[in-house]
Amino acid sequence: MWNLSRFVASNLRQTRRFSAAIPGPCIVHKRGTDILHDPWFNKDTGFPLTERDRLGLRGLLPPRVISFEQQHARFNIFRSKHGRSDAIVLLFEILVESYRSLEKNTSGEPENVVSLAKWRILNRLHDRNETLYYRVLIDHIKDFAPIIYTPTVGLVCQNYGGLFRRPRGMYFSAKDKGEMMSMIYNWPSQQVDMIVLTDGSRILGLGDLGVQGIGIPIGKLDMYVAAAGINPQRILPVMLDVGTNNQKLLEDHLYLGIRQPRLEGEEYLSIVDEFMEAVFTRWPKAIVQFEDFQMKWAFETLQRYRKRFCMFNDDIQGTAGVALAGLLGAVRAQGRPLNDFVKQKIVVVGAGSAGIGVLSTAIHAVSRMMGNNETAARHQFWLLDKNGLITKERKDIDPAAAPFATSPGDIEGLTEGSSLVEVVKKVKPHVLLGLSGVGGIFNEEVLRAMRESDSTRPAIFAMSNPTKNAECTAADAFKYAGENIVFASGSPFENVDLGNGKVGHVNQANNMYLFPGIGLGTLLSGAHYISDGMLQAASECLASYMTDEEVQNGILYPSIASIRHITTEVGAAVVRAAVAEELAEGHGDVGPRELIHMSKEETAEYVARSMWFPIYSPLVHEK
Ligand SMILES: NC(=O)C1=CN([C@@H]2O[C@H](COP(=O)(O)OP(=O)(O)OC[C@H]3O[C@@H](n4cnc5c(N)ncnc54)[C@H](O)[C@@H]3O)[C@@H](O)[C@H]2O)C=CC1
Ligand SMILES: CC(=O)C(=O)O
Ligand SMILES: [Mg+2]
Repeated sequence: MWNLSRFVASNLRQTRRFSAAIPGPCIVHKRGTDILHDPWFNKDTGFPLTERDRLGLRGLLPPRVISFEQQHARFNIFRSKHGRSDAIVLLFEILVESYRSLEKNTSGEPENVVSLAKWRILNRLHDRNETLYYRVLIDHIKDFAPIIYTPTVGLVCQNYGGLFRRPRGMYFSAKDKGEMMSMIYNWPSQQVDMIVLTDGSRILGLGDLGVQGIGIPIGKLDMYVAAAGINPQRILPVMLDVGTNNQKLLEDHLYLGIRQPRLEGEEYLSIVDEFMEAVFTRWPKAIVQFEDFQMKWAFETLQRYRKRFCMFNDDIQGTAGVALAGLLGAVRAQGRPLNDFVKQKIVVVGAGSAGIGVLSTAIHAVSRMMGNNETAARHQFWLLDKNGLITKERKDIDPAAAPFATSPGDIEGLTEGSSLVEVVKKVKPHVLLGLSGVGGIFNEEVLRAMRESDSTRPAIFAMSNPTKNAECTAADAFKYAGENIVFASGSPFENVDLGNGKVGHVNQANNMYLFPGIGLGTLLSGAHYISDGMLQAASECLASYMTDEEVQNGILYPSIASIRHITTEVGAAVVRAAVAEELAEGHGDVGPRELIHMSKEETAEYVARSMWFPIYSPLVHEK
């Protein structure tokens, strides 16, 4: 049986890297079992003898301290036996008594059950030893992102009551009004860099999950650690529990949130205001990412706080940047110059925070290319919601959607409320992009209609999460819309075997390619707010990341295995944009003057150097 602690030692990089984002060696004030039970400090049997002596650990651990060399050799033998890509097997054999027992226990079980079992194993590791957890996550991000992030994180939120063991993050509820300024000091970490905040009102495409939505900030921040190298002691997932309108949860006696309908209007805003004031009083340099708020509050809070605090809304702004990069990739995939973006006809399905965010960013980009002609740019886009095509004739039109409504008579035969299939047949779009949250609405008829697209290589983006909420599966897209399409989904699908050795490439169009770099770049620039220019730089960086050859093979986004590299590049682009706009105030020892003098390469090196990497820091001063 492979031993966990050996894996710990073997898997630790021996070169110590300290970043601008973290202080020097961490010195712990706890002793004995308190350290072993603290996942921030626990090293399992990796504690050297000096630390065992001075921290009261002698006798509390098996006597052998595992040396790096021994472990590294063992690890390599193990790896060559299983192959690196088989990371799930590897981890399970290492972390639990036997992967086979997991397989046996779950054989014939639905995929959900197996995914949750995997999540539990990872979560247990997290609760025991964070350093090892993040190392495992970084080394095997491709295998584990679908467990800690979409799609499994959605299941975790849905089953949160039953899965809850130890709290992660902080909870501020409507009942804490007037208390938040003191509550924020209950968080044990002196410094917090990155906060992800939700009110649980629109969790992925799963709707209002109330307090159970905390899984999303946790998953997003795990990605921050893995992709952006934010020190896990400086992250804070937050749930703002203002009630829930989910009747099932309100009636569930095991529900862990406050049992009341959601606060509305000024009452709601006063809670968010109080939270923001408390956070920025204690940590003036923190960045707050708003995540999975229902549309009305997503837009309202973005407008309310954007210039006052360092914050952004990932669903509106992060998603828009990722989608724009994909849309530009889709132009290149047709073998056309980027300027041809202005000629692309794009149908967006879903007029929520994500859909509107994408639309408005894409229209701005087209408008810039057309010499700032926003009116003309709008003619290339069609927007649908649950009531079909949105036209200027729509009664009670949502103010957020109004600027994007189609003029009546724009295309013959299309009227207010035209169905998706009608729109696709008449418009013959180059791109069909779904952010509706409704699984399967790109059905066979809709996908077959995309065969008549005016594009030589139509693009289908089924961006809703989690997997069962995707507008179509990858297999259906290639089957019905044709093998020549470019395909992207919000949650991962396997590449599609098209026969004859051909493969339909599946891209993951997910804001995970941008939010870590936006957060990290903003942090290191020291900008006090996140400008449009910084967001645009992030998107352009992602768009230009892929080579022509890759794009022509239908590959629009990098593999998630290289997420740390792409995040470095995005982070550097954000820093440089902040510098160019004179927003950069610097971070730690690196002031604005130094940032100004950094070349593009030097900025990327600085960003890479600033990333935290999981190693065991000394817990006692050298004598
Ligand atoms: N891939 C990614 O990076 C991201 C994906 N998303 C996903 O996008 C989805 C939507 O998110 P939000 O815009 O925040 O939600 P939202 O609730 O604000 O908006 C949903 C929109 O879809 C429309 N809709 C509902 N049923 C429809 C139907 N049958 N046909 C056409 N439109 C329909 C609604 O009218 C509404 O306009 C979620 O599933 C979410 O997970 C969101 C952000 C990022
Ligand atoms: C990916 C994401 O942010 C969402 O589905 O809401
Ligand atoms: Mg989201």
